[in-house]
Amino acid sequence: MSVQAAAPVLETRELTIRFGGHVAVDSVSCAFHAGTLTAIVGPNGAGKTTWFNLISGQLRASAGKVLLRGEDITGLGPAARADKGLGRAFQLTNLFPNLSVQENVRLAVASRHRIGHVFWQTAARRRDIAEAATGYLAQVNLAGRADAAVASLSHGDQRKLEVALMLALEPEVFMFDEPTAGMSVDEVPVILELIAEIKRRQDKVVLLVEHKMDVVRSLADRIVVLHNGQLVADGEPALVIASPIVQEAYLGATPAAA
Ligand SMILES: Nc1ncnc2c1ncn2[C@@H]1O[C@H](COP(=O)(O)OP(=O)(O)OP(=O)(O)O)[C@@H](O)[C@H]1O
Repeated sequence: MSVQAAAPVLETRELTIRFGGHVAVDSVSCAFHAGTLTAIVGPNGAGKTTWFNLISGQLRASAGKVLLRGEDITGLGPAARADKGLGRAFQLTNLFPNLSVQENVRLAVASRHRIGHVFWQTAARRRDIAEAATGYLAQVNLAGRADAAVASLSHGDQRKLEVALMLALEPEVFMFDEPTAGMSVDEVPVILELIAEIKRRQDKVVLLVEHKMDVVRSLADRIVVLHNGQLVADGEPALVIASPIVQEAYLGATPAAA
């Protein structure tokens, strides 16, 4: 493998954020390569979501760096980072609640391809965008709700829409923060299969914050453990799960095979 092929897609270097006196993410250095799915685990309050927010630009670091394909993106805001290929699940606040599900996905498709208002007007373009949006909705099993207003969706359907929007942006890095939280049992496999499919394509970085250890075991190539804001374990899943630090951190907090 050439040096270039082995270069990480995404890297955090001594990434740190302090809230007052509290160090929520404490000098975390970690590199991620294309074709890998890394699960990020740790007890409540360990700093997982905060680390995600530092990577996606929702929060600004107190110290340290975020690099995407070697470029220092630490100074960029979330929209500029998304343009460069960082895919963070949209939160509802990023959506247009009065537009339909399908319209929101069409906007994401258009923004990905930088298609402005004028080009939207041509019928062929509109049809292409609509077809792409329908495809993304089908992938998350949400085609049946295409015409519903976003505001009327159930919590589980909102989560599926967030994933569809991330797919529509075709990012290099997929960041899933507890993607199945709040979903009903029958909805969960659709999303997990989708994440497995993205992993199988072998050309993306997938980061997954997940509490359910059975999900972690089935999907992850690698597990990174955060504890009190620090990276305390990193490696092959079986070894990390067996490590004393994980056994201790999860003891009583997460069932062994939830
Ligand atoms: N905006 C903020 N202001 C102050 N403290 C914050 C802020 N955001 C996060 N924290 C604190 O940072 C720590 C890490 O929180 P974070 O949500 O990242 O943990 P987590 O590992 O994602 O936890 P969970 O698994 O419960 O989601 C917590 O102590 C939290 O209270």
